[in-house]
Amino acid sequence: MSPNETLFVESTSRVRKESVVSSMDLEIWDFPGHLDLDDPSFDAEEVFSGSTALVFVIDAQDDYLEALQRLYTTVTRAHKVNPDISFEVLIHKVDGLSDDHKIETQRDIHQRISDELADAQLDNIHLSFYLTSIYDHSIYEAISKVIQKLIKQLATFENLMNILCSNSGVEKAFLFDIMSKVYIATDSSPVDMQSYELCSDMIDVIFDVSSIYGPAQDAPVSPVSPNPGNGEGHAVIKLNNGMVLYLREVNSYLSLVCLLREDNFEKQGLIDYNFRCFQEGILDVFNLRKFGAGALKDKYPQCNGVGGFHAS
Ligand SMILES: Nc1nc2c(ncn2[C@@H]2O[C@H](COP(=O)(O)OP(=O)(O)OP(=O)(O)O)[C@@H](O)[C@H]2O)c(=O)[nH]1
Repeated sequence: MSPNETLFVESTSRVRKESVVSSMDLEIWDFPGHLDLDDPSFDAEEVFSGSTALVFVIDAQDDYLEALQRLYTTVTRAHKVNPDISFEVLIHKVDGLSDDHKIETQRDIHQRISDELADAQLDNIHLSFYLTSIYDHSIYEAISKVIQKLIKQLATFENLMNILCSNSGVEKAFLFDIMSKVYIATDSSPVDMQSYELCSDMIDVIFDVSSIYGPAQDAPVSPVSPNPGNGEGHAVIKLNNGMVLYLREVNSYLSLVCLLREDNFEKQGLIDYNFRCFQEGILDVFNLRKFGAGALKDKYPQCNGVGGFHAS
């Protein structure tokens, strides 16, 4: 959805549950802003006990004192029911604020909510804060980080990506869930916003070109291959600064997007070979997650199912 289209999204009047078709099994519950947690019809046990993350959105262009009160009530209620839930606070619509004002707003919100929690001796509750806007990539970046916290195998993915990058001359790589443009993993070098935006924009370019000129598809699947899901789809964009963007389909939902120097891309055969090893490792981890350790016992007799699997 483009930012302009959000103008026509209807206001949330009741709790809406949506299952997300993607590489992960996600169910998102959207709550109306005016929801009264003290209403007897609100079943906190049902809502919070099975949840893994609570995302609270604060409108940074509005007076946020009332929102902070709601945040406090929501967080304390949820924590009481489910102490394992992670709390993610999006300080949203920051495009209307200057850089200094953004930092000041985040500091102020952080300080006020931390003080309230400390007064109630609940300073063991940890909240993460993100400055977001739909007018740049910050919203995707924030949601990516929220999703990554839910992935138990994140360290394995990161490890596989580090091995791929260091053996293929890749500067930065992101494993994207293509439909949502959320990246579920990256290598451990720091994420700079510019590389992330380039890689993320590549998904849009390929998606747009493919949806206009590619074969007709009725299901939401990978746009980069005529046989989506067979892991063969790829695309290359050479940039005018001597860098190359290389996209490879991992499966129907996931694609790897790499940023590397043009000189290093001369060894494309090596990169493709390394990519296939990487792809196999990633798919093995997904199978392990879905079908348990038994799914890999034949292939990797040393696999013990709980972190004992080394895909490299
Ligand atoms: N400037 C700016 N506007 C945004 C952003 N995100 C959403 N909007 C606009 O905000 C409007 C809807 O916002 P809100 O009324 O705050 O939405 P909400 O509070 O989630 O609405 P409910 O569904 O009623 O809870 C739409 O017109 C969007 O275009 C953003 O990052 N920046």
